[in-house]
Amino acid sequence: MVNIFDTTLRDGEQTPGVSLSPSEKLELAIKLDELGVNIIEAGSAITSKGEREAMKLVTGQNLNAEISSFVRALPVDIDAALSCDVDSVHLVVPTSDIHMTYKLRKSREENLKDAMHAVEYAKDHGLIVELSAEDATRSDVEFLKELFLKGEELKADRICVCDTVGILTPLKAIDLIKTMKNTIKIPVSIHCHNDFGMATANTLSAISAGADQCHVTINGIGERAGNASLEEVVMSLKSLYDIETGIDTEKLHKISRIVSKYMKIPVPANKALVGDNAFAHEAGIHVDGLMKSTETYEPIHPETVGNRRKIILGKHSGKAALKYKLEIMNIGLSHEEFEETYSKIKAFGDLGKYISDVDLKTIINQVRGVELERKVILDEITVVSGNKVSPLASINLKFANDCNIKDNVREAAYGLGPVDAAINAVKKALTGVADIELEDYSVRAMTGGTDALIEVVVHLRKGNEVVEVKKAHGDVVMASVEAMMDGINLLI
Ligand SMILES: CC(=O)SCCNC(=O)CCNC(=O)[C@H](O)C(C)(C)COP(=O)(O)OP(=O)(O)OC[C@H]1O[C@@H](n2cnc3c(N)ncnc32)[C@H](O)[C@@H]1OP(=O)(O)O
Ligand SMILES: CC(=O)C(=O)O
Repeated sequence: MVNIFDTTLRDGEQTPGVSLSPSEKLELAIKLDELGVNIIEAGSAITSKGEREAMKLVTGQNLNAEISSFVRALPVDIDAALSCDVDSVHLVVPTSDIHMTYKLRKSREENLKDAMHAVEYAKDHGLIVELSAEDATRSDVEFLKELFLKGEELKADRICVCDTVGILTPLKAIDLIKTMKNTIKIPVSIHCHNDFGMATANTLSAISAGADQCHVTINGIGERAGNASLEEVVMSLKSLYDIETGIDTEKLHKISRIVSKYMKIPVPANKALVGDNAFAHEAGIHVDGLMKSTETYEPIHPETVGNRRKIILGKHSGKAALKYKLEIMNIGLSHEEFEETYSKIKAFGDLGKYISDVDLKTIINQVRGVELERKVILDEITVVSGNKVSPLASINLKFANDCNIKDNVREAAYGLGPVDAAINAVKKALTGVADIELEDYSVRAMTGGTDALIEVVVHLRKGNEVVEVKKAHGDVVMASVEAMMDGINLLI
């Protein structure tokens, strides 16, 4: 068993330009607790009034996880942490000559003395102390040992080796952790940064060498290139090392998206385990293999991390992929229709396009020579936005006669912005008509400039059925509403 020390709310929030409101911090702390992390580093209490307000909200929740504050080796920082009622302090002492000479402007002796004073002060005030060596991986190992041994004598509860600028390698991590494990008896933690893309590998090596705990963040966010990612470390431990962490892995995808939303940091499509492409397949040979057994091209089931498998049609698709798509969309084609649809997919693919579910339906209708049947039609939409009005959208939807629903629905809704208002109006108009949920929404400018072509991609769900639709338009509101309408027409 390895302990998970989550620092999304401290090192993660140190991502340049990121700042959480107290209520956002509280919500994320609750989600991290539900995920099953052992320790939540909720922030650095000394930072600001808002930070202390947020940390007090978190400690007031009586979560299962230990709540910690980052502190420098300074009584004023420890007092700030105490004022937030935290359980523990992550007491950080710079140990490299670079940091001591240039940043602290202290000798080793002075630094050691101040560090021990801080450990004593925190212990005297009833705190759990994790004594951390900042820039440990560029520090003199003998000095590190001296700091940790002295901390252990003063009843520090854990120590942490920080690879502050991410220069560790997996083999060096093993050496360093073994040395620390042979030196001290209290639990050893590892804190890795991703400057060379090795934070996860170094964390795993440290654990294989005996580290009892690791510092991680959701989506690997954090200073500069970030920290070791929680989902990568936890799933590698579970699947590749057979080591448990107590994390409820099925919640990983959801929390990844919540953190991304609150921190305003998009999750790259190719992000391991939780990225949109982590279980997406286009290449024909892969999809054929997957249809025969998912083990062929997936190391784990996507559901294990709350993600889902996606089969994408495009230039690299084979016929097995098309058959699969037709099956789940419940569409039967004659041999000739199938062959023509397949060659059109290849032709679209050669133009650099991927084929969404709506595109596939359009291609099939072309092949069959029929018009796309639309049961719900956007008759009218008006959106108002400005500096003195709350964004408001009014919408009129018309329903086809054979729908057995209504002829016409008129609704209005507010939103955070014009797109949000328009989508809220669509959702409101559909209430009681169809149980369709907007699962995912993303937008990107396809060209530059203020008149850029905007592409919106939505994932809509009705029960177990999920469709993906993309729509390009010069107007972001229209791209969003038309994507919604196309998806609704596929599902209704
Ligand atoms: C590797 C890491 O992630 S370290 C964590 C980084 N986190 C943060 O910086 C949290 C947010 N920080 C802040 O809000 C502010 O920097 C504060 C409130 C902590 C301090 O603000 P200021 O008092 O204005 O100091 P400033 O930020 O300019 O400089 C940092 C000071 O802390 C000292 N310091 C840095 N680390 C430590 C440490 N671990 N122990 C003791 N002192 C330290 C520096 O030497 C410097 O002291 P000096 O002003 O006497 O030269
Ligand atoms: C403590 C910390 O965040 C670091 O050394 O990177």
